[in-house]
Amino acid sequence: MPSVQQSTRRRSSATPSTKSSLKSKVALESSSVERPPLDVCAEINHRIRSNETLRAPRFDFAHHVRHRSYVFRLMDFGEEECSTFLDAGVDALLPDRSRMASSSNPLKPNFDIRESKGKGLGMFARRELYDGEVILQEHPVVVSPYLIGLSMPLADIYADLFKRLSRPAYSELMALSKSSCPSLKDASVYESIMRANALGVALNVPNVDHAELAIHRGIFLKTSRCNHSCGPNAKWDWDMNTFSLTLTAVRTIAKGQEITIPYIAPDLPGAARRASIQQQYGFECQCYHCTYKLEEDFNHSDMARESLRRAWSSDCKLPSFEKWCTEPAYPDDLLINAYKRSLHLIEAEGLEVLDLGPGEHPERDVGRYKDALAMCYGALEDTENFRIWIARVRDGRMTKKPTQSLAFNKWLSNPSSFPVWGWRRAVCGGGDANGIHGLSAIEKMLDCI
Ligand SMILES: C[S@@+](CC[C@H](N)C(=O)[O-])C[C@H]1O[C@@H](n2cnc3c(N)ncnc32)[C@H](O)[C@@H]1O
Repeated sequence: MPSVQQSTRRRSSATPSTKSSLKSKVALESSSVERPPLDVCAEINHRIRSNETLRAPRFDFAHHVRHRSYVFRLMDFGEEECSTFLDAGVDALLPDRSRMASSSNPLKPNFDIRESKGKGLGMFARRELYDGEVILQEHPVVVSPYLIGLSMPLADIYADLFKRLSRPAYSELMALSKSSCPSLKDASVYESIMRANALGVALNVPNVDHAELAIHRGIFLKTSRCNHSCGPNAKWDWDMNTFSLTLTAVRTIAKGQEITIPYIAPDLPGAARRASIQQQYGFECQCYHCTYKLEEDFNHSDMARESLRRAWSSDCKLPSFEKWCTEPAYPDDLLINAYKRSLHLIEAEGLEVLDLGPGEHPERDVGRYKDALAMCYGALEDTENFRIWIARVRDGRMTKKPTQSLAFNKWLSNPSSFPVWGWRRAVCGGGDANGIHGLSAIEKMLDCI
């Protein structure tokens, strides 16, 4: 296995000066070209190549190891700090420090951290949170590669990574150990913290042969207190340009309700979800959807999720909004009935997190069903139903961009000003189809305003 050279002495974890420097780097390099054992390579290659998130079907661990050189770095974000251990090529591509501005959180947090029955600590809404409301933004406290191509024990690397933080940040990070993976009995406390709390964050990688995998492990001190649910009411998005995570409500969250995110794909059947949680995180899911009393409730939930998966799959035979607008042979209520059924299933199963805007799931061109229903009713010139659905769409975006409420109010008071108003009536009645493309989402209409 490649050996490791540490070119600089580690600094003491408590040295105050470590807080301020962006340039503090220590290199760890693979100095030998000796191959790792074949069985190790085969096992890792299989794991990485078959992982859909990593998107590395031709990954070769032996080459990966041979080309690695790592650097440690400590970043200062004012209130927050971040210790990174990255491939030197990835480190060089980190965004400009000025774009990684401090997170802009409200002075008064809109959540509390407290006991969550059977799950340790959890994050709870301090007041009602709206669908689409930003709950918090934060920088990671540590970031490291998903796969480290060095023969050093992981525990040593993580210990070094953690100990570069200032004492307060280090203590907060170590406090996460209480929630760490129970199944990782032989792992160090550092590995357990990484395993139980890290989220997958993508970083820019150099465009070269044997580049580092883009997905890395990032720990976020506040978001780490968010428990998993198979019907989560919040989502998190990572922005590699600002080097920060945003936690957002995906439906209304009542005051005092727990804020939850998905650790795994929530549309899988119950047994597969629980197995995946157990295998990846080592705990038994105690969420609402995994603790039904009756067998029939589990079956009902599985059938609903299967039905949604089918609606989102490429086998789904539903036409696009544009096609439906221009094709008289399709019934007027074709999309409306299908979208209402999916929306009903989404609400019943708490899967709003999967009903996101276009582009978030390119494989599903449906976008948000509420948007789609408002558009269908608008295209049919059905004033009453259009007003009902466009008001729901507006309410769901209320806190996102207040300036957009002008557009919604205009559409509500004068539906014929809605950009696709009467499109199906006009085009199917012999009108001109030009111009309909490009207006297939309310988001695009709002962008044009
Ligand atoms: C990222 S931490 C979440 C915060 C944690 N509860 C705490 O006290 O800090 C992940 C750990 O929380 C617990 N957890 C999260 N979601 C859970 C769920 N749905 N059911 C049971 N335990 C859960 C597990 O112990 C898991 O290892």
